[in-house]
Amino acid sequence: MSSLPTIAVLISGSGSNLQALIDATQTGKLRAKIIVVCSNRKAAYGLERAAKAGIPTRTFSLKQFKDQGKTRVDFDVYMAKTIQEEYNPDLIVLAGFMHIVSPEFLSFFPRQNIINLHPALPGQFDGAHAIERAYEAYKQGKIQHTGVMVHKVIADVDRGQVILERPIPIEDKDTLEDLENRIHSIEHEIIVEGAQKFLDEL
Ligand SMILES: Nc1nc2c(c(=O)[nH]1)N[C@@H](CN(C=O)c1ccc(C(=O)N[C@@H](CCC(=O)O)C(=O)O)cc1)CN2
Ligand SMILES: NCC(=O)N[C@@H]1O[C@H](COP(=O)([O-])[O-])[C@@H](O)[C@H]1O
Repeated sequence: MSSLPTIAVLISGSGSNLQALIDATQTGKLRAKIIVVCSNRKAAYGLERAAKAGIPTRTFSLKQFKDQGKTRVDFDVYMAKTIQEEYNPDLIVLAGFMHIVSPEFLSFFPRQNIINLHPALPGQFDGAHAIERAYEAYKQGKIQHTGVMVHKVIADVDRGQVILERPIPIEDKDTLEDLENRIHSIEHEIIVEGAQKFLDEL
């Protein structure tokens, strides 16, 4: 019996997208095994989600590195080296991982097997706070809709090859919370579909 492909998930917060991945591996919708969940925030609730699912967790603190006089690149190299040498996953999924990884981090993964979920369409609102920025742009009449995408991770933030994207409507009566809820529900689908699509194309 062939073993399942392995996934490392990187998080920073609540982990609702991690939970979607966990649930999908349990129902068989995602034919893979999550072998580790890493967070750059020790208080991330997603770590509890992983523990409840029996998945090993690791935390990496940039502040600890800086307190020891080390650099952001030292932190990235340590994190990448740990993931690669201790777990060697077939796929790394950034699921709300709020840290821009350096070229040094990416150099540990020459197969470009890192994907990211981003709550915007390609080239629209790269970086953090994308949902709020899309909402403001809609209110200013600059856009008619927004979307979410799963893309490969390269040094240029949110500019990697798009694996899946999905448009998401915005309505005049929407509050920011309405839009966030609509986006999050689609995120939970597309992160699973995007991970499976990547693995199917390995
Ligand atoms: N080199 C890359 N790193 C990351 C990518 C990427 O495509 N290339 N995707 C991001 C995820 N992301 C948006 O999807 C994103 C996350 C965080 C930030 C950001 O500004 N982070 C700040 C810290 C913010 C905080 O701590 O709250 C930082 O890293 O200094 C921008 C975009 C994941 N990384
Ligand atoms: N630039 C990436 C980014 O902004 N990602 C955002 O972080 C959230 C993580 O939620 P979660 O911790 O509940 O999965 C996601 O909803 C996503 O919109």
